Amino acid sequence: MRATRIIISGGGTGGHIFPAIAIANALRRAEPGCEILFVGAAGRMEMEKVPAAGYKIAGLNISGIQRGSILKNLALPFKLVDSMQKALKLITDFKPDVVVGVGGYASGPVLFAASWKKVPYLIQEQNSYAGITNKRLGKNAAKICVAFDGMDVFFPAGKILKTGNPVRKDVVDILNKHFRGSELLKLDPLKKIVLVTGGSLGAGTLNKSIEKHLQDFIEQDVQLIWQTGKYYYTGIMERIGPNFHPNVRVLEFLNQMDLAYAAADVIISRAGAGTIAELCLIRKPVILVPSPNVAEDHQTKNAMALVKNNAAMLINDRAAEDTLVKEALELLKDEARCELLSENIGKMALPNADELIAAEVFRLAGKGGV
Ligand SMILES: CC(=O)N[C@H]1[C@@H](OP(=O)(O)OP(=O)(O)OC[C@H]2O[C@@H](n3ccc(=O)[nH]c3=O)[C@H](O)[C@@H]2O)O[C@H](CO)[C@@H](O)[C@@H]1O
Repeated sequence: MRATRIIISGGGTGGHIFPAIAIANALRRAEPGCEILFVGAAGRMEMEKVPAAGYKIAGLNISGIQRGSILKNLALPFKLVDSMQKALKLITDFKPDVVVGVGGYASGPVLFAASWKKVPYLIQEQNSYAGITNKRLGKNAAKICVAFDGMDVFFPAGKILKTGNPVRKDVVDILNKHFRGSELLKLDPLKKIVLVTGGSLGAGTLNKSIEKHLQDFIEQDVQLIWQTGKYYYTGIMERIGPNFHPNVRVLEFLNQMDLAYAAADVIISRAGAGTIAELCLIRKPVILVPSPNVAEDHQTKNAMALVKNNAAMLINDRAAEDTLVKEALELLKDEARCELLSENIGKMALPNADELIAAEVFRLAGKGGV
């Protein structure tokens, strides 16, 4: 039988890239010989992360609207035409049975091209809010896999399938990794550890809040894994110095998120949809600080889904600088609360989203039995 051929398009941030990799991994597990091609935006994070995960990727010359730079935006229509042409050519040459779109710049032209060429396509929407491109593309999609209820306000109800957000299996496999994680990060496994993660790009508010109260961690002899994000790392290191204190480990990006999750006793995080899906599966006490700078305030909605089930704490972005570290250190001492939060967040997990989506892809390819 001919191997199934699938194009997966999208990227820009980890929130789009890692679900795409999780879907690809599930497709490979189900049909090891299937042919997968990623399509991303040249120069963006996917061009590095996708090959590192073992997949081929083609890049489109596409970007979003850039604030404060009229000159750069003048090129946008040309980039769009160029990307559409390249997307059409990729589909003609690769001959996919199905195209999957995970959102981000490259997703639009590729799904439009699939629609044009009458190739069935599936949209994976991570958030509780759908952007304008996905809404438009939803009309002709064969299936739309979502993680939240109530998505029929954006998409045709009959096409929606609630699968949850796909996560990479290795990232949430934290069993028996506490010691390995602590040691790899050069921390003492017997002392308390707080992990701070600002999502794939880092978060300015979290960084400011932590930097301002670093001394509190030292005074209480609590250790810190601090993921700053690429853009903030150099500035922070210049200010605090390279050997600030043995309790504090500063990293721009964590390539082995499982080990950081496993090492942590309490986690402080932005409320990106992918991170939330992972946090539900790893069952640790979490404080969420939703980003106020995202469309329709969707991170607050993501966070509230947990908070209203007493499955996570929430601190407002504006309050974080004053209260975040204090709350985290208090939570660390409150074992009963930590246990309750861990138990409740675990109940919100939607495991196997990757497998459900992969099964849907094969069904669309006419291979329902795989
Ligand atoms: C600012 C912004 O636009 N954020 C959006 C972006 O978030 P963002 O790109 O931060 O994505 P998520 O929070 O959904 O996921 C982050 C992913 O990166 C991984 N990771 C993170 C840090 C690290 O050091 N190492 C690492 O591997 C996490 O394990 C996770 O798999 O996409 C999400 C999903 O569409 C949205 O909900 C967010 O609102």
